[in-house]
Amino acid sequence: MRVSIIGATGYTGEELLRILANHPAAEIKYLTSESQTGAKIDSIYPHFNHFYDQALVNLADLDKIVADSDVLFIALPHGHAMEIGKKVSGQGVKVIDLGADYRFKDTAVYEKWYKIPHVHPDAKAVYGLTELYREAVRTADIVANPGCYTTASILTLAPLVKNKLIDLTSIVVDAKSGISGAGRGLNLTHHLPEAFENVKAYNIAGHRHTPEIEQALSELAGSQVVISFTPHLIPMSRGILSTCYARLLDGVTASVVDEAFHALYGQEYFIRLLGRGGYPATKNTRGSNFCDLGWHIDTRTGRVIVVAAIDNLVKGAAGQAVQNLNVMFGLEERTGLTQAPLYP
Ligand SMILES: NC(=O)C1=CN([C@@H]2O[C@H](COP(=O)(O)OP(=O)(O)OC[C@H]3O[C@@H](n4cnc5c(N)ncnc54)[C@H](OP(=O)(O)O)[C@@H]3O)[C@@H](O)[C@H]2O)C=CC1
Ligand SMILES: CC(=O)N[C@@H](CCC(=O)OP(=O)(O)O)C(=O)O
Repeated sequence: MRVSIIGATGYTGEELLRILANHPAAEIKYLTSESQTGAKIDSIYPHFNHFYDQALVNLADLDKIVADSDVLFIALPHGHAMEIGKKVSGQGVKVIDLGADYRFKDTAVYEKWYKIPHVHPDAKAVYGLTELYREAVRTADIVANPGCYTTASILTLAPLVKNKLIDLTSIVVDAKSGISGAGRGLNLTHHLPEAFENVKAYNIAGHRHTPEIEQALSELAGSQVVISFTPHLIPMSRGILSTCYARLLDGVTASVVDEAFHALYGQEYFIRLLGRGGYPATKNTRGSNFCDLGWHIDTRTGRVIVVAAIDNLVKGAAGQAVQNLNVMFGLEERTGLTQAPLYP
């Protein structure tokens, strides 16, 4: 399977390369960069010495890239993938976009939250949260890989929403992300003296992942779900911990909650159920495609509290993208994704 990565110099592009180095069916054809065209990838990322030494091409070569690839991963800031997706549409190449351009069924929602016009509104993209949309991913030409906060938060709440166990107006998502979640570009917020020994909430009541989480939960619930979502930046390079709160409906017992998690995820390799009372930790998922889930019932307040841990660059981005690649090409879903987490 001939694979090209558009935007190979960013953190998710790099992470795709790291994972695909252990993928027996993937042949890397082209890697792109607009700012470092011509440089070799192992000069930008020396940890790839002995693994990759391709020179980077750029988007001026798109026709050649498409002709020589079976699948394009697009790992660019939002706004660019839809231009590329539109250009390559109908040319027989599959697209897996790691950004936000194809994530919304209603492009008006995208335009409202991302504040740019959508140029490919008629695309038939499938939302690639693999465990929930696997059957649609199988035959998709364009997969919209979910965001990192959204992957952790939707997986956390899906069993409760799907089985109508919680008050849909009571959902609160409190999530923390390592700094690689913001990409490799430099800015003051992510500068070491600003971020180190600091924890900070941001974009309260306005983060662009809010409508993405609401879209998936509303589909599962069969009615409109509105959530409160607060993201935080914490001083580590990788990892997301998402802690989700909701009021249990009257009569819902702890064992009904347990059953909902086991029924939805009991057979899912990449979802590790730590059970009722479990405490997921980012370090246990670091470098892996696992999502660890633990849930707690607070009988005093009537709330259920569910915690998820993922690696934002793996299950939150490149790992899930490779999981989707495997599903789209009929490969065993774990191919290339079986490395144990990196610890400590
Ligand atoms: N980081 C994360 O944890 C996650 C990120 N995502 C999403 O994945 C996508 C990539 O993120 P990430 O890898 O972190 O980002 P980075 O900022 O690390 O990398 C961005 C990439 O895009 C390229 N690029 C930047 N500006 C342009 C432009 N104007 N035109 C063409 N190429 C450009 C850069 O290449 P160059 O400058 O060399 O041309 C680089 O390869 C984003 O949409 C992001 O939101 C999704 C889930 C998690
Ligand atoms: C720490 C940090 O800055 N995180 C990013 C989310 C990363 C991500 O998942 O972005 P996409 O939706 O584009 O895929 C943010 O808050 O915007």
